[in-house]
Amino acid sequence: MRSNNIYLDYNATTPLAPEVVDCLREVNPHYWGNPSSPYLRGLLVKEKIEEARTNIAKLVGTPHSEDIIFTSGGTESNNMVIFGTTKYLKEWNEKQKSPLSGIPHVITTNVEHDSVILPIKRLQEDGLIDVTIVPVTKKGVIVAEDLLSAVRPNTCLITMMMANNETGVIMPVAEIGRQLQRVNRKRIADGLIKILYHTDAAQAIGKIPVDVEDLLVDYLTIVGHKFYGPRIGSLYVRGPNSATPIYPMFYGGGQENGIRPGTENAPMTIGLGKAAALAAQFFNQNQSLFICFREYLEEKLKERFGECAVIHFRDPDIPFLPNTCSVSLLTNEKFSGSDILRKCHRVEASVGAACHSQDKPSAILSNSGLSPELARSTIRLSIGLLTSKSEIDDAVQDLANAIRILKDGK
Ligand SMILES: O=C(O)CC[SeH]
Repeated sequence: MRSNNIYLDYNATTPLAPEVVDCLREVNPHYWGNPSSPYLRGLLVKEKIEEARTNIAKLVGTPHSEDIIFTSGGTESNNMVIFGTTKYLKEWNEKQKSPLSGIPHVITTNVEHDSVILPIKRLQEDGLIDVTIVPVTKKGVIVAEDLLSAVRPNTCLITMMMANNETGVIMPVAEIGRQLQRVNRKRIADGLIKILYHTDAAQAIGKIPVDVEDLLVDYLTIVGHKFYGPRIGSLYVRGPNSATPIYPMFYGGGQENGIRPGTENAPMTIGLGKAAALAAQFFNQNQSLFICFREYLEEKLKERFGECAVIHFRDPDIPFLPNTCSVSLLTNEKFSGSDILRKCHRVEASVGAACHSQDKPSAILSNSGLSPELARSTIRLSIGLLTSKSEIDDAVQDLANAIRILKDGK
């Protein structure tokens, strides 16, 4: 689909990188064998898959490619971690002289993606886990002490996204990882269960450094379609079923060491590995582009709308994604972000996560400190590798034109 539209919703999804398209074009007709087959046709596919696994491992900073498990995407990866919590405590208790009574306790934040918070709420409603949802500050960031002060004897999992898809705020994952190591050392000495640590890095990969040895996480979610790769994903597990438990969500063949059975989606898996290699190879160049164009966008918004353009989540002490601009375009008529986007002729953007309704203010923005009026008027503009300065100029004009159309009542 060739379009004159201006795509500024790269946090929703990204197109395949041209090199990934080329990779798929080559792989699809030639590497179709079953990777589990013992003959050459299968072995060649297996080899390509393991090459992809190695590239993804390198992208997230681990030398252990066996720590990368391919999944269908971020939702499956997140669910696999969360649903495993119930088995984790049960298995741990079976090995203890003094097992813990009660059910597992999970700690998370109030700005998580639905693929984290909804499985948590499901397990909670089924009476299988206790949950503490820790609020972020009015600047949209979690405070390490607030999260760790929620720890209880039965706490089994802390899960917190690395960067928020709507606000762009980057969470202190590494800081919490360091403090949690200290907490766990004491817990283990006191005969308590180790707290496992997960981050959903969907919005971070390709935009900011992601290094599991810096973050000290046990699990990390990887999502291909956020960094110009195919719509599959993977889950980093620190030593799967040796150092860190991970439990299958379904059963079948022995693929992925039985952790994620099913004949491998070889073309997409190999494509994901290609996207990972590109994200690593061009990281500095891409990050500089994001910063340059997002700053240009914000400069043009201010030039065109003055003080009526309120750019959120820009506290000097709180890091944010280089490509994300959360902005309210204030009008006397109090037009919503959705109203304005609907009247745009070319801009493709959103007021919040694509998987949420665009017709009501985002709870994530409200939880992150925006007033109902500001949340309602917010538009999320997210820069990508195909964004150009001329597109930004045209996008700002399109937004201004949309507001004029609304004012004219058309
Ligand atoms: O933030 C979005 O738009 C989609 C999250 Se999958």
